[in-house]
Amino acid sequence: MTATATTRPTDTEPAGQAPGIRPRAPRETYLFTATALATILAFLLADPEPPLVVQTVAIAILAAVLGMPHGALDPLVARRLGLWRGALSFGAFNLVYSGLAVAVVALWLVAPAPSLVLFLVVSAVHFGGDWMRERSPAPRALAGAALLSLPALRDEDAVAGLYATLAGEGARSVAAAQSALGLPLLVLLLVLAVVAARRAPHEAVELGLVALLALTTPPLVFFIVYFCTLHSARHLREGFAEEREQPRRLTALVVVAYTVIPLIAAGVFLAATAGTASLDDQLLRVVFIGLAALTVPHMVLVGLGDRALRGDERASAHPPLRAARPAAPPRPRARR
Ligand SMILES: CC1=C(/C=C/C(C)=C/C=C/C(C)=C/C=C/C=C(C)/C=C/C=C(C)/C=C/C2=C(C)CCCC2(C)C)C(C)(C)CCC1
Ligand SMILES: [Fe+2]
Repeated sequence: MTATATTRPTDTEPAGQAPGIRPRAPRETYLFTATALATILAFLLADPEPPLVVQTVAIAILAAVLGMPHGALDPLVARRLGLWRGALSFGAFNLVYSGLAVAVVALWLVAPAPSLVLFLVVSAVHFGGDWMRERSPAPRALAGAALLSLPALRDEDAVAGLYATLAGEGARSVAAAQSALGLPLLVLLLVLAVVAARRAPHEAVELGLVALLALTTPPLVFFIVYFCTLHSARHLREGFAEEREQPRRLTALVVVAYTVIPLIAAGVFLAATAGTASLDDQLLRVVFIGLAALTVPHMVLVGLGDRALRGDERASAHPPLRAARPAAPPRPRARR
């Protein structure tokens, strides 16, 4: 989990650390800070502005290699949550997960613009969970909404063009709405950064850099840097830490296998639809509609994990009751 100074022991805040002690910055904070600063400087000083096709190919490769693996830990999260125990329930888990993903793609084909809006809302909640995990979901979702709206504040036309490719011309108005909300959301993000600074200074640095990166680099470049070097890196580190009792090679094997399967599906889809649109438009659709499809089951698991964790924390607030019960199974931990 990300470092929190209050309740949850984390990789960066060892169990038993006294509440109130500021957590150390986790490794991905340094990775994100270095990458974000280098990218911001490159755009401020040289403005390389790579062509859209280059950005699209880069996001496809980086999302596949660095983004996908963080969701590929989901079978292990599900096992920790007790969602499967044997071959039969493991099969059922895979079927339900894939079924949900297929349902999202079907919904996108039938109603693209509402699906895009839904994807943005769900993603705001998902990404906001990278910070302030001890707080209620509302401020976190607002941080996520700011993160996803700032690119439209910087370059509404570019975001509108991308949305139109993903969900049709009607989706351009979504970028207009995000651009209009951009300024108040930016102020809110900065307020949240100040609030976070008192407890976890590294979160304030991350939130401030997210804002700066979104306002100085093209939308896809901003998203690649945030998604790969902060969001995915954070959840991979946490996922491996939570599986530390298992052989590392087994965890790595699951991650590789479950990363490769959706990539093969994406490849088959690209081959089957070749020629129906330009390759970069097709690639953009496969990346974002594919991510939207996987986000839904991925988030359901995270939600179940969070609920289990809250229940566990409530239980530990009543030691006598807990002591009277037999030893609890290993504590499930949510990961996004
Ligand atoms: C377990 C399992 C599996 C796997 C899974 C996985 C691998 C997952 C992953 C997951 C993931 C990997 C997730 C992700 C997510 C992501 C997201 C959530 C994103 C979002 C984004 C956005 C929202 C964007 C927006 C935009 C645009 C579009 C343009 C420009 C601007 C902006 C940036 C704003 C399978 C299926 C094989 C089978 C069954 C079971
Ligand atoms: Fe995630």
